[in-house]
Amino acid sequence: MSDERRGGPRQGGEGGRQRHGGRQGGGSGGRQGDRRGGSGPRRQTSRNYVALSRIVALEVLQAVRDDEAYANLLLPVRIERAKLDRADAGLATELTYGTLRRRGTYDAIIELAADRPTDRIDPDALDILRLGVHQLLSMRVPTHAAVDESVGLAHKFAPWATGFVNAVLRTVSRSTAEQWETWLAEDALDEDGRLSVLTSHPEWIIRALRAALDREGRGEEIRDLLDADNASPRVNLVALPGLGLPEPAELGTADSYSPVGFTAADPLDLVAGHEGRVRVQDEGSQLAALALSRATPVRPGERWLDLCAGPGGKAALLAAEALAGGAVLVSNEAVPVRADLVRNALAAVPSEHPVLVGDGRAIADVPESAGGYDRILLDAPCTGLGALRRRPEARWRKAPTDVPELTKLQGELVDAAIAALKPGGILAYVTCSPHTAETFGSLGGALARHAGVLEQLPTAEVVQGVANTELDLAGDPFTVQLWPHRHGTDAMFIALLRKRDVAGS
Ligand SMILES: C[S@@+](CC[C@H](N)C(=O)[O-])C[C@H]1O[C@@H](n2cnc3c(N)ncnc32)[C@H](O)[C@@H]1O
Repeated sequence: MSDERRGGPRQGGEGGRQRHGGRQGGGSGGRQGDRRGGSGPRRQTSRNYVALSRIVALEVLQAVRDDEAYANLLLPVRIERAKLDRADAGLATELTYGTLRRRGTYDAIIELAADRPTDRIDPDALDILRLGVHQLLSMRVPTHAAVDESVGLAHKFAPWATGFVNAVLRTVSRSTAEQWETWLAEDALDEDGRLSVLTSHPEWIIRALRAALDREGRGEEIRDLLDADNASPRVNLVALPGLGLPEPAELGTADSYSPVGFTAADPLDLVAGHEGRVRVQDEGSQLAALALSRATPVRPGERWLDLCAGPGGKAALLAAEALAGGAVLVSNEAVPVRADLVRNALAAVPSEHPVLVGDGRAIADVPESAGGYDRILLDAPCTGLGALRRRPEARWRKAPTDVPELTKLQGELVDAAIAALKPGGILAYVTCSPHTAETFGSLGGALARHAGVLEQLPTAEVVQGVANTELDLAGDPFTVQLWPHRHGTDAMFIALLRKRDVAGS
């Protein structure tokens, strides 16, 4: 860092660095008139009032940090408990998700503005600063509101750091987001470091994602992908087919690709009003389930298995498809509470659909598997690198060392699925990760171990046949890799395989 950029803000609010002092004061220009800075219910602290939405966001950040909480599970509970109205719930969500997603960038900015590494900043003060930087640089919150509310949070949660929080945020506020990004880029050692700090992704994830794009000859799309990971995904819905619902286009705006998917102005009202037949589900997940159910015409009496079914999103769609075609779906899940979620998800489909609780690696041994299955979905446990926009803290929790353990499990689950398939039966191997070790690596391992037994099916043709409009797919014909930046879906990987009939076909 140049001398000009050393020296950090002095306690008392003066930034001290000319280079970071470019933006004068707060609330000027387009920022004036935005009401997000100060609306909503407030709680009095020792010194002032703080909007409850910010308290909720900070408490979720603390739980993510200290208790390994999942923001997408905890935040709705905290919003409910704080009785936030729709607008404040939206603000709390944007604050929480945006701050968690952009943490890498914000930490780098805070390090510059505070002139100290983040591991030398009190964790509560650091979370307050991250929330403040998000408001200053990524939301249209007026400077005075972002700083005052952050100082108010500091009075309540980190009273020893109020002056520090005030000073750092005032320094941040004096320069634009673009100016900070220029400084971050100048400090980066190489291209991956630059992308890492600008798009808030760990470098190992950038390398993994680029490798997956490179396999398609589309490595140049990496920046678009990383940016898409930082955008809030649309709330996408599925209308379970065959259950008497209007067409997706009558319920809302039909998806581009999934024939059973749509978006709507009031998605949660629609979910609440249709007793489980309308569900929140990513469009890519819908295509993955339909790739299996529609790969070939369904023969009445077929037996299907969802091997790793929790929490049951794809199982619900498969159960509806099975009911329509006269097939039976069995679901399996290793974790009992997640098996309960599968039961809930299946409740809307009026048919018998057993839910087993157990390790999928032993599925061939359970009595329900006697006679085998005609179709199996293996939506494998994976790093989830394809759904980073939905799980905002995930990118900071995962590590490259997770990958070998997961690919080993994926291989064992594929082997179990093949053992449980009938000759001629179809396996859909699916991951919500594009990491090539988890996609082509696990798939290639299975093809090698089961040479002569497994046949790859034209997955791309099947998925294109299911889709409303043609997908821009760039891989080989036997696999489909979907992408957030290209398709607006999670980065689902789908490969269809057939177990050869040893008698000859
Ligand atoms: C990617 S998720 C499946 C998502 C699901 N198909 C859906 O659409 O809602 C993988 C699931 O596999 C479960 N799982 C992990 N290890 C397993 C195992 N050995 N046997 C069965 N299920 C397992 C996890 O608990 C998790 O619920």
